[in-house]
Order: sequence, then structure tokens, then C-alpha cells
Amino acid sequence: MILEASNLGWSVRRLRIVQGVDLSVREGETFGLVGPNGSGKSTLLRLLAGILKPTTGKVAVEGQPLSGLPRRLAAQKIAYLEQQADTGEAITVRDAVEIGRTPWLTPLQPWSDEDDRIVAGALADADLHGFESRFWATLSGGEKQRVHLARALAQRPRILLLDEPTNHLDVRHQLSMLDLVAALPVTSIIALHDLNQALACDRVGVMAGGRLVALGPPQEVLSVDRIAEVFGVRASIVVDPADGARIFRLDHLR
Ligand SMILES: Nc1ncnc2c1ncn2[C@@H]1O[C@H](COP(=O)(O)OP(=O)(O)OP(=O)(O)O)[C@@H](O)[C@H]1O
Repeated sequence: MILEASNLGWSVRRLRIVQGVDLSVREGETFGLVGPNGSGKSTLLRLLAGILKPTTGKVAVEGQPLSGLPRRLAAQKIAYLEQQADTGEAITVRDAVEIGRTPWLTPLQPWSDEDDRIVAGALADADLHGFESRFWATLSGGEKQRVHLARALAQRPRILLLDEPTNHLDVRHQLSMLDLVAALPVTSIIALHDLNQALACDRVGVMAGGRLVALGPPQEVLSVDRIAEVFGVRASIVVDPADGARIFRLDHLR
């Protein structure tokens, strides 16, 4: 297992925000995390990224405790794309993406042609050709989101943790973001609100009230009954006659 959490929990002022999460993620897997607002998805991702220190339990990356890994080493293994990261710094798109290379640079291994090549590839993968010299503050929400993705890709991590990465993106960029993540030779954990997007993941975990209440293949985990119970909505499954793909139609519970 590339990433393992056991009895993972985080509390603030005696409030249990995440509790008792046991999770093992396989190498190369695209793992979707779904759940209502406030169910603990972002907090769980921040614990897995090592940004929050667990109140209970632990996280292991490639068998090593995350808490014992030096920050630089952890950043070589894990990239985290936050939900609403912003900066007031006057930086360009290229500067922002170059930051992704930081964990790999040392005085003995300064910036090289290989770093240039990786940054160019990340910019291209995030469809940012022509944006390199634009200032961050002038970008739209979706363009900023794509720069974050490019920065995370430039980090060349083993594990990508993405918090609602399709937020702000137009439909074409939503599709290319998810296709890109699925095609990358990395392990990804993605918090998603769109249950149809979650259907495309290898496995899905469902968060409710700070707990991981279900875990498994999307078709099993995202049952009509569970969607009603966890999200309070009525799901019906519609089959596209063109290719047999199953999609959810969602409505109020009656
Ligand atoms: N530092 C904090 N202090 C108090 N409450 C917090 C803190 N951090 C998170 N919470 C609360 O913990 C709960 C879980 O938050 P979290 O952001 O993890 O949920 P989420 O599932 O990612 O939600 P969303 O879908 O809205 O992004 C929320 O009710 C939130 O208000």
C-alpha cells in the first residue's frame, strides 16, 4: 500500500471533526472521496498530506510514518491541491508552477534543463500554453485552479491529493482534469461533489459526520439507498443508450 491511515482522527476544541478513519490506498489508484458539506473530506485530505497533525492514529506513506518524514521528502512524495488557495504575491503563472520543483532542488542540484522540461510539461498538461507570463492576480478562478494543478504536477509526486479540483472549471476542463489525473502514473485521492465524476474512480470512500462510512467500488458504494441516507437526495440511475454508461439523476427525496 502506498498510503495507509489507521484510526486517523482530528479534533478541535473537543469537537471530533474526523474520527476512526482506516484507509489503505493502492499504488496507481484513483480514489474518490465524497460526502456532504462539512463531513470532513478536506480535513481528512489535510491529515493525509501531513498539513494537520492527527489527534489520534497515524498516516504511513510507502510504509514509513508520515510524521517522521522530513518536509522536503514528504513534499517529494505528496502534492496537495487545496480548495481555495490564493496568494497576494505578484507572481506569474510560470513562477507559481516552478514552485512545484522546490522539494527537488538543493545547492548541489540547482535548477536544470530537466526542471524546465518538467515545468513546460506541467503547463501543457494543464492547458496553460500562452499563460506563462500572466500575473496570478489577473487569472480567472478556473485558470487559477489549472495553475494549482500544474504546480502539483511539476512537483512530480507519488501521491496527488486534490480537494475539489474541478471546482471553478468549465465542463471541458473538468473532463480533461479528471482524464489527466486518471491517466497519470500516480496515486490520487480526490474529494469530489459530483457523484457522476466519482463513478469514474477506481474506488470511492464516503464521509459522513467525520467518519468514513463506506469504502469500495463506486457502483457498490454509491447505491441509491446510501445516497439517500448520506446526502438526503433521491438518485435514479439512467443508462446512456449510446454506450451503456450509468449516470445519476438526482432529485429531492419525496
Ligand atoms: N479549525 C476548525 N475549527 C472548527 N471547526 C472546524 C475547523 N476545521 C474544520 N472544522 C469543521 O469541521 C467540519 C468538516 O470540515 P471539512 O472542511 O473537512 O469538510 P468538507 O467535507 O471538506 O466540506 P465541504 O464539502 O464543504 O468542503 C466542518 O463542519 C467545519 O466547519
